[in-house]
Amino acid sequence: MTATGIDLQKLRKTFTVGRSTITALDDVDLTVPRGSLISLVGPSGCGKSTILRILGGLERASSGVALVHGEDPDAARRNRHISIAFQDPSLLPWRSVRGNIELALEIVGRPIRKTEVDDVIALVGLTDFEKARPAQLSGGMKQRVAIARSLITEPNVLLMDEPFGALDDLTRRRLNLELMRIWSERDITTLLVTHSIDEAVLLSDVVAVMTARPGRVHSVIPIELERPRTVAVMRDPVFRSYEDRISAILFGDD
Ligand SMILES: Nc1ncnc2c1ncn2[C@@H]1O[C@H](COP(=O)(O)OP(=O)(O)OP(=O)(O)O)[C@@H](O)[C@H]1O
Repeated sequence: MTATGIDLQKLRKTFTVGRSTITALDDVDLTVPRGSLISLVGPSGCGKSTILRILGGLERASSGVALVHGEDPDAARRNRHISIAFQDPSLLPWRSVRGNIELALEIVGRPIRKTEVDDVIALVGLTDFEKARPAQLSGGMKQRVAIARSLITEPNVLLMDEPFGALDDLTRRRLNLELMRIWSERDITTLLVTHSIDEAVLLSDVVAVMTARPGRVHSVIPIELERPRTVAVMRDPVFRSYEDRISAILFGDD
C-alpha cells in the first residue's frame, strides 16, 4: 500500500467573528498518496486556503484529523517537513537570488552547503541570475526564487497558495511546466490551491473540487493523463472532458 501524503478526516473549521460563527470547512475528507500533486479548486471562500493553512500548521482545525506524511502539521512545521509558497514571493530586496534562498537555511539554523544552493538555483533555471537582486527580476523569476527557497530545506510536503496567480498567462504556463519538472525530479507531495481549472488539470494527479457554505470536497477527480505532460495535452479531448466535468460541478450543472 502506498503511504499517505496528505490525510484529512472529518475536518471542520469554524471562525468566530463578533457574535457569529463562520463554518469555513465541514466534514472534509481527503486522502492522497505520498509524492502526489493535488490541486484544490473551488469558488472564492470555499475554504481552499484554510485547508492549506491547517496543513501548514498556521491554523488549527476545530475538529477532525489533518496529517502530512503521517505527522501532525504543528510537528511537521517545527521539524521543517513542510514548505509554503504564496502568491507574493516576499523576497528581501537587499539580498541577491542566492542570499534569499540561503535565508531559508539561516532561519532554521542549517549549514549552508554551496553545492545544494547551486543545485536548487539550477533546478529553477536561475543560474545566470544568482547575484541579481529582486528588483532586477521579472515576476516569474521572483516566483522561481520563492520556489527554490521552499525547496532548499528539503521538505516532504510543498504547499502552494495561488503561486502563479499574479503572473501573465504565458509566464504562468511556463512556470506550470517548470513546476511539473521540479516536482518530478524532487518527488515532493505537493498541494496547489488554484483558481484555474486548466492549471489544475495540467499539473495534477488528483483535483479536489470544493463547494462553498460550508466548504466541502464535492469530488476527487484522478487525472489520468500520461506524464510527462506538455501544453499540447491541453488540446486533447480527454483534457477538455476533465475541464468540463470540473466546470459542471463548480457552475452547478452537475
Ligand atoms: N481568520 C479568519 N477569520 C474569520 N474568517 C475567516 C478567516 N480565514 C478565513 N475565513 C473565512 O473562511 C472562509 C474560507 O476562507 P478561505 O480563505 O479558506 O477561502 P478560499 O477558498 O481560499 O477563498 P479564495 O479563493 O477567495 O482565496 C471564508 O468565508 C472566509 O471569510
